[in-house]
Amino acid sequence: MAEDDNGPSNIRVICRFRPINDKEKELFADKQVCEFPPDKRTVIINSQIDSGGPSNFNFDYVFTPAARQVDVYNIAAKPTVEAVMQGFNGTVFAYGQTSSGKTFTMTGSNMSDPEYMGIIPRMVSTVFEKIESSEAKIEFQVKVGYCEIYLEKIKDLLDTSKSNLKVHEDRTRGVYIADLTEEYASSGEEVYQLMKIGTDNREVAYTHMNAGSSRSHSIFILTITQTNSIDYSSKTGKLYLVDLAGSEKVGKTGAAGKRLEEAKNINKSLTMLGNVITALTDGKSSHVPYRDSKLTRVLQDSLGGNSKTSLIVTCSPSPFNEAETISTLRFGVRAKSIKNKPKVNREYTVNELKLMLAQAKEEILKKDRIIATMKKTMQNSGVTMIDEKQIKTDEDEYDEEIQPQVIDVKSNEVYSELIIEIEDLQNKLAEVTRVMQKHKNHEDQLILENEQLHNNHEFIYKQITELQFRKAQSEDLLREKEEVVEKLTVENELLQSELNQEIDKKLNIESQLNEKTAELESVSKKQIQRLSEEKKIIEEKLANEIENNKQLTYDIEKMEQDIKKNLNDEKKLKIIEDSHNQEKERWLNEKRALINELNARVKKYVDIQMAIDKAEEKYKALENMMPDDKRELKKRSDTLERNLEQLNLMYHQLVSQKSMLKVDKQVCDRKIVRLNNKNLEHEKVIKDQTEKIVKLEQENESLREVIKKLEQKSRMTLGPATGNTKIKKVIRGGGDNSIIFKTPTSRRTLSAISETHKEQEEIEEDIINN
Ligand SMILES: Nc1ncnc2c1ncn2[C@@H]1O[C@H](COP(=O)(O)OP(=O)(O)OP(=O)(O)O)[C@@H](O)[C@H]1O
Repeated sequence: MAEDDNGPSNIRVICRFRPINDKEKELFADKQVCEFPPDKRTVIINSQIDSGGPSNFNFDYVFTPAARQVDVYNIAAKPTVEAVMQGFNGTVFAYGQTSSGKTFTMTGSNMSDPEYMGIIPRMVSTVFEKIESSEAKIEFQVKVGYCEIYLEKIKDLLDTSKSNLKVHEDRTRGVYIADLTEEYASSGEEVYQLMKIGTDNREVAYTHMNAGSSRSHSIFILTITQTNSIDYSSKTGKLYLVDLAGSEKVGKTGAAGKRLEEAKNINKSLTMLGNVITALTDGKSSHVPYRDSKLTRVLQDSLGGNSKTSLIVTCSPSPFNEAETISTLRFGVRAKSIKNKPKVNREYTVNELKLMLAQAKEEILKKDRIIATMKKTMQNSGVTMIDEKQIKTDEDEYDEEIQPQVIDVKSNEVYSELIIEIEDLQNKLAEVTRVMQKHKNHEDQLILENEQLHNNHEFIYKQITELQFRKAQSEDLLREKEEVVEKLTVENELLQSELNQEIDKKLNIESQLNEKTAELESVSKKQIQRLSEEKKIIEEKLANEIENNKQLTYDIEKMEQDIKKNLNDEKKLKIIEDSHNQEKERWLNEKRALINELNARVKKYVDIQMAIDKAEEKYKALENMMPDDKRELKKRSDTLERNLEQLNLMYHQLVSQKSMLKVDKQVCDRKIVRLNNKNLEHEKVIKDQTEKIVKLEQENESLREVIKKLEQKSRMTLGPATGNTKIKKVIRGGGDNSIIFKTPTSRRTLSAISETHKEQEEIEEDIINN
């Protein structure tokens, strides 16, 4: 058997029992219904319900509740991931009642703890370890997809906006989920990140049986493509890691409302899964109802198709769940007899295809010779051979009369073998034809991409022209701005010097003014001070005189009173009167003199006051006269300052605009240089591609010739046996007869396509960045 095809293989079924949980302990203490014989392949159930005695269930491996996560991984899943790394499809899925340990087994209770991490993180590690230890010439691509089936809808867990994905099928990809988000990952860490995103988006709920019960079937998909960078052969392995939602008895889980709806749906899809398994294993069913549920449709290749599949059935050891455990074990036993047909998903190299063609040609020649010999032998022994022309290729026109002769020929054992071999050859030819067609499609794609490249080239060229135009515009603008800046700079300098002169003048005047003010102030201050002192003295004297006067008036009044009192003594009085009059006269004279003096002094005071007022007025006039000059000067200098400020502002703005324009210009220049370089590269790629296409077309022409000849030969060889419908069916099944071959695409072309892709992506990225 070829390395690529290990022939049909059974699904591996592994059974795992989890430890008894608290609830079960409460109800049944440590009692267990299961027993584990030392062969590690059998579990014996000592039924508590059924008195029919113990029942044995056999699996590929049985794990006891004490099993460690790492052991479960090594036995149940590692062989599958290893097969995926060889280009096979692989599936590991967990089935069991709710709370039996499916998620614990698939994901683990702690993804970062090596003791508790489950199968998925371990598989991811193995994938990247294998990548690391593989040869340098092998290039890998790892893609991650994650979805769940919830209430019969496929929801993308990496992009929750996609909530109802469809399942498609084609000859090359098999069954697949269309439009599922697939993210590239280059390390285990990146895959864990994606797993975390997806897990956070899952439908999980609390039930009486499990605090974090999965309400959906989750499917984690890893696609690993490896390409040999020397001969360009490639292999793609797809790994499906499925954590099914648990079957549950509604009464036990306490489901109601939304939970009840979910439970019904889960149970229904698990029943459909059971039906598919029954149809695959009972040997009676001609139809497998994959399309009855989304789950079975998605798992179509994993169950009876192109996949190496491991099923892990998870169970509870407690009598509390005995019925569910037995049902799970029965499911596992049935699944064990499913036969899958895994094969390596590989792409042939041109050399391999050429080799296959050469082998086919050789085989056909060999058969031709055998047929010729046989014909001769038969003719010699009297058997009438059918003339090739007599045989009609149309099945409906099958000639009943020649049937006995054909039967005669058929009865010949060697001839039958020959037919089988020719059939085989036909299959190979169909395969080669199919691959050729695929290559032709690649070539068409290449041409299309080339056109796209041309379009991109034109687009870039347009962009360059536009940028050059913009650059010229910016340069003009820059020039204009520079001229304006220069003009303004000159004006500014002129104004600056004018302003400096004005400032000097202003300073001069200000200092003169200050001097004069100081002078005037000192003179006026001295005068005022002196006058004030004199005024003070006069005021004091005046106050004294007034006081004296008051005293005198008082005395006179007193004397008059005394005189009046002494009127009786006229003489005395007369004398007194005379003396009094004299005295009075003297006093009056004195008083008059004093009053005159006082008046003179008051006059002098008034004169002084007037002089002061005059001086003050003069000073004020001087002061008024001075601020006018000052104000005018200030006004002028303020205007000049404002002008200067504005000019400065304008100057700075222009300078910054100029530097910005300079930066713009530099950026434009750089862009143009970069785009010109890209453009040159681009033109070179287009030229290379065109040359490659021409070369490929030549290659294709010669291969087409070979195929034509081969087909002619094959038709000629098969001529006598075309009455056999089996051969026709094979040709029809291939469906490639009507296909017109154009040019086969070599591996090198495929790599050129991917290179072109890369370049195109780089150019696009550049355009976006620019
Ligand atoms: N082998 C085990 N060892 C220790 N604990 C386990 C084991 N298996 C399961 N458990 C624990 O049992 C509980 C239920 O397990 P888990 O969630 O994996 O069940 P499930 O089958 O995925 O349930 P559901 O179908 O409801 O999602 C969890 O707390 C888990 O940690």
